[in-house]
This record gives sequence, C-alpha cells and structure tokens, in this order.
Amino acid sequence: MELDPAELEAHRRAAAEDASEDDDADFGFLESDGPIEETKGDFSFLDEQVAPVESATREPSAAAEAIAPAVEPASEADHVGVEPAELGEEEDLDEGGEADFSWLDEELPPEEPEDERSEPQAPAVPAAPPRAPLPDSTGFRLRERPPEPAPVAPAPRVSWAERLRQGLSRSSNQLSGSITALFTKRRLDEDTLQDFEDVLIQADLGVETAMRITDRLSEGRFGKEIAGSEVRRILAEEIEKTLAPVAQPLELDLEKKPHVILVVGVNGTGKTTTIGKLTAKLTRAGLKVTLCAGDTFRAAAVEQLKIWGERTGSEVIAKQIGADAAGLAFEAYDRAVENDSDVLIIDTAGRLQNKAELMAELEKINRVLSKREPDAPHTVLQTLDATTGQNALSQVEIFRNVSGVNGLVMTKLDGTARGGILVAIAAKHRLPVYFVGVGEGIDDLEPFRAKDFASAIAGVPLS
Ligand SMILES: Nc1nc2c(ncn2[C@@H]2O[C@H](COP(=O)(O)OP(=O)(O)OP(=O)(O)O)[C@@H](O)[C@H]2O)c(=O)[nH]1
Repeated sequence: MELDPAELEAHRRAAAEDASEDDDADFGFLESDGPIEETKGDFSFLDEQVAPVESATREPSAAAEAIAPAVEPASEADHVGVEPAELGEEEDLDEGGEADFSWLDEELPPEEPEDERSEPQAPAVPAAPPRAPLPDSTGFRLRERPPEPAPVAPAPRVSWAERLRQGLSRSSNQLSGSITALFTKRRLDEDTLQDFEDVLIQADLGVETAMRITDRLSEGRFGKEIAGSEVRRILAEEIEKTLAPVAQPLELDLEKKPHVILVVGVNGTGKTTTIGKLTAKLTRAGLKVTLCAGDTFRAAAVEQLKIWGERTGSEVIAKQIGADAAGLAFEAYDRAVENDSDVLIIDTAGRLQNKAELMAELEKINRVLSKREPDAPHTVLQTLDATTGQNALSQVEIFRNVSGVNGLVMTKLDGTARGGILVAIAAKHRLPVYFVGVGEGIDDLEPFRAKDFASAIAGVPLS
C-alpha cells in the first residue's frame, strides 16, 4: 500500500513536534547541589474500581462453529486403559493434599551381589567397511582417514563361581576326559576302579581321597554299567566332603586390636599380591589396616606393598633393604596400635634357598611380636601356588613347623591343571583354607567355598 506524500509529510511533522516536546523536559534537578525534593506523583487513578470483565462469553458465530466446533468435556470413557480411581484413593489425595507414599518404605528385594550381576551390554556398532580403492582408469587416488578402531565392548561380568569354573577348566577337563574314556560302555570291575584311582592320583587329589572316591563308587555298582555323569556327581560329593571342614571364614578378634596377620610362603607364591587383595577387602568393609613391608630383601616387594597401601589408603611401615624384619614388625605393631588399626598385615621374605636364615627370621618375628601381645601373630597365613602341585604339600609341612601356619590361601587356581592339590592339602593338613585366588586383579580373591570348588573341578553344574 502506497501512502499519499502529503499524508506522509503530515506524519513527519507531528513526530518532530512530539520529539521537541520531550526535549523540553526539565532535568535541571540533576545539576542542583541541594537535596532532591521528593515529588509525589498522583497515583489516585489506581484506586479507581476497574469494571469486572463480564463473565458471559460471546456466543460463537455460525462461521466459527463450522471451523472449530465446541469441545465436549472429557468423559471416563476417554481414559482408555486407565482404571477410574478408587474412591478411597481420591479422598487420600484430596484431604490436605497428602499422598500416601508408605509404599516407598516397603522392603526392597536384597541387592544382588555385585559379582552375580551381568551388566547389560550396549550392542556394538558395526564399523563401516573400508572403501575399495578406485581403479587406475578413474585417474583418482583416494586418501582417507583410516577407520577408527571399533570400541572394545567391556567383557560381561561373570559370577565368581563361573570364574572359578573357568579357572579350573584345565583341571576339570582332564578329569572329565579320563572319566568318559574309562566308563563308556564298560562294566565297573576291579581294573576300572584301579585305573580310576590312578587318574585321581594323577590329578593331585591325593591317595587317601582317591581311595575314598573309588570305594564309594563301587558301593552297589560293582559289575554294572555306570554313566560318566554319575561318576562326576560322586566325585563332586566326595571332594566337597573333604573340603567342607576347611572352608572357613578368617575370624578377626578385634578385642585384641590390631589383629596381626603374618603372611608367609615361598617367594613367588603370591604373598604380596594376596596382602593387597585382602587389604582391599578389609578397607572396603570399613576396617583400618596397617601394612608392614617385612620382605626386606626385595626392593620390588616393598614398592609393591607401598602401591597397595596407596590404593587402599593404608599406612605402610617400611625400612631400607636389608633391615631386620623382626625389628620392623615390632615397630609396625606399635604404629598400628598408635594409629588405631583393626588389622596389621606383615609381609615376609620367602627365600627357601637359604632355609636356615629364613626360618630363623620367621621365628624371631613371632618371638618379638609376642612380647607386645602374647597371642600375636593371631593368624599365620601361608600362600600356596596351585601350579606347583605336589610341592605345595611339603611347603605347608615346612612353614607349619617353623612359623605355626594356621591358615592357607591358595593362589593361581586360574588356568592350572593341578587344582586338585587343594583337596590333597585339605585331607592331609586339615588347615583352614580362607581364600582362593584366580588372577592378579584386586577382585580375583574370594572366600573359599567347598561346594563351588568341588562342582567346578568335577565338572558338574552347581545345584
Ligand atoms: N595368575 C595369577 N597370578 C597371581 C595370583 N596371585 C599372585 N599372582 C602373581 O604371581 C606373581 C608373584 O606374586 P607376589 O605377590 O609378588 O609373590 P610373593 O610371594 O610376594 O613373592 P616374593 O615377593 O618374591 O616373595 C605376581 O606376578 C602376581 O601378580 C593369582 O591368583 N593368579
């Protein structure tokens, strides 16, 4: 729309007059030195009654009705799939607007232990396939950014029993293979029993346990065919019977704080690593731990212990290499009392090469500690490396005599074919087996459970 030029000029003039009126505003008060006079504006117009808006709304025109017909209020039928509220519930909400949240107090099902859970995995996004090079005839050569390596999906968490089963799979596969070979389509006779006994002895279970298993197998089955699954079931039951009495929790008597755990064992059997894993468990449970780097022969062992101390927030008492281990243990005990530790764990050297010296050192540590607390060390824990097989039996013998071992931890059960040695040790020494290790990680140590171990090694499902 074009405006008439005369009309436009009239608008411009009117606007200029308005602006000049504004320019005439008196801002002189801003420059005066004296106090600013309070000016009272006339706001009386605010008190005037504003006429209420008429409540009746205008009837819509016929044209408007045609375009947008009036909407009916919603009825119950419109609430598809929603149950009408119970009268009582509505009242609950209406009275004082207080909803009933008591259901929040109801007992929740207990949380699954962490290692029983398997975390949901995001499906892996397939990477785009690499483009084929262009033929020379095109006259182009493509240079592309090499494709990003596909993110490695974290391995799903498996339960401890499953990890133990995987760790012992070499031991159990060997046994299972022999059982299948021996018992398939064959009646149970003296020769089969003898062969089976040999298989069990070769699997490091020990003569005593092997004989008990074959005796049990022959009961009522002599001259009959027997399925491999039946043999494995009996094997698992007998192993569990041997192990159940030694599968005990490590009791910490905190009436005699700090509870002193002396860790002994041949070097390389996993003492320092086990101390780290135990400390992690204890500190997670809210107990205060002090560590004593009593393997004063190996700098790496001291460093390793310091790292575990840092990881678990535990004080580490250490001295220079070659220092007297018993003196250090004595100082560590006093420090653990001072810093109000619940548990003091003492690492030791394990050099069997110089047996006399090592034994003298271990004896001295015991002697020195008992000066402070007659019952210390309360626990003498020996670590055993499962891969050493029969040798582990004599290691217990030696350390038991010298340092009064009263509990065992079996390490490196992952990937060994010699896991059966634990059964032989339990049968012979009857010492409590507190924990077993199936790897180098912080969570690769768990309390020893006879049933889990027996079913894993015999290759039967956990009932
Ligand atoms: N696979 C596996 N390795 C383990 C386990 N426990 C310990 N190790 C490894 O075994 C090696 C020896 O462990 P250490 O804790 O240093 O053994 P140590 O008895 O303290 O040895 P010294 O300090 O030499 O006396 C290390 O490489 C550990 O990571 C286990 O349960 N499984």
